[in-house]
Amino acid sequence: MSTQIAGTRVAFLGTGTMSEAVLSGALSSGLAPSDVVATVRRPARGEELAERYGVGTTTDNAAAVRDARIVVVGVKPKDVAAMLDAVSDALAPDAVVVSVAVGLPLSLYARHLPAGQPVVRTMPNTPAQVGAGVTAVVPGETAGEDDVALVEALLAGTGRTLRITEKEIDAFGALAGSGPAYVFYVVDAMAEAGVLLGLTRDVARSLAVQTVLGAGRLLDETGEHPAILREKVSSPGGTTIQALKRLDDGGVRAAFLTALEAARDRSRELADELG
Ligand SMILES: NC(=O)C1=CN([C@@H]2O[C@H](COP(=O)(O)OP(=O)(O)OC[C@H]3O[C@@H](n4cnc5c(N)ncnc54)[C@H](OP(=O)(O)O)[C@@H]3O)[C@@H](O)[C@H]2O)C=CC1
Ligand SMILES: O=C(O)[C@@H]1CCC=N1
Repeated sequence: MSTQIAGTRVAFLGTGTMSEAVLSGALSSGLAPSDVVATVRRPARGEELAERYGVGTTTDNAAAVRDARIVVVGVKPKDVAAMLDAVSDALAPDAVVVSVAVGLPLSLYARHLPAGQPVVRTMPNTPAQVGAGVTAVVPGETAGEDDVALVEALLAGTGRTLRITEKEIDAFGALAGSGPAYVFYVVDAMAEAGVLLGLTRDVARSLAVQTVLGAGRLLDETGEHPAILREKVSSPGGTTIQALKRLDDGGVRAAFLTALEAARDRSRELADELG
């Protein structure tokens, strides 16, 4: 039987955008709100999370980890080392520390945690909030198969998971971690173009969203190469090819290549600065 998350105590340290998305996905797959403690800096944020999800909240990070079997560290990369130092003495020896931070290597966690503490590095994305995320999972050397399976069970309600090597994670982050932002950018640009053509803002936005949803499902369900599906839309001498020519003239494809390289390079820089 596959590992279940129900009955596991989980602490989220720093519950902002990404932790909330993972929390929300995990609750939908059987994690009990009464088994969750989410830490915050501002009490108003704690009240918001308690009201929305029924989870326990606190500003005391060390107290939050005391009974936890999984500890998700959800602060910004620059704040991770201080967070680990603050909770290190309070961790149970079998608590699995889950990294979501971009850039930071497993070796940073090893330096700031007791020897042998299990660590799993992940790279989620925000569609986790609606069960449509994809998360990379990199088991640390100290994590056993049961620890990794438990982390995957935590992530089960957030969408797909994929085990990769630590060498691959900067590229994964540049494509999938940051990827939702590129899609939102494209949707926003398409909606704005619709407004330029005289559609109302509401109609333009909903057409752009439905088109991206439909295209995504078509890609997923047919398994066809995107270039083939693109060719099926652009008839010879038709309208779409005129639009695609303008995108090529604007260097959009090349811009995607340099954009992902820049995101990947920034992860490496963060590793050099903070790791
Ligand atoms: N956003 C994304 O799409 C993705 C993010 N990540 C990673 O997730 C991590 C978090 O990013 P994101 O969620 O965007 O950032 P957020 O700023 O939304 O979340 C960080 C949260 O941590 C809280 N916090 C900071 N210090 C403490 C503390 N000492 N005690 C308790 N809470 C604290 C912040 O509180 P306050 O609200 O008061 O600032 C904030 O709510 C990063 O490491 C990032 O690399 C990974 C993949 C995708
Ligand atoms: O932009 C960031 O730093 C984070 C990491 C991946 C997505 N968002």
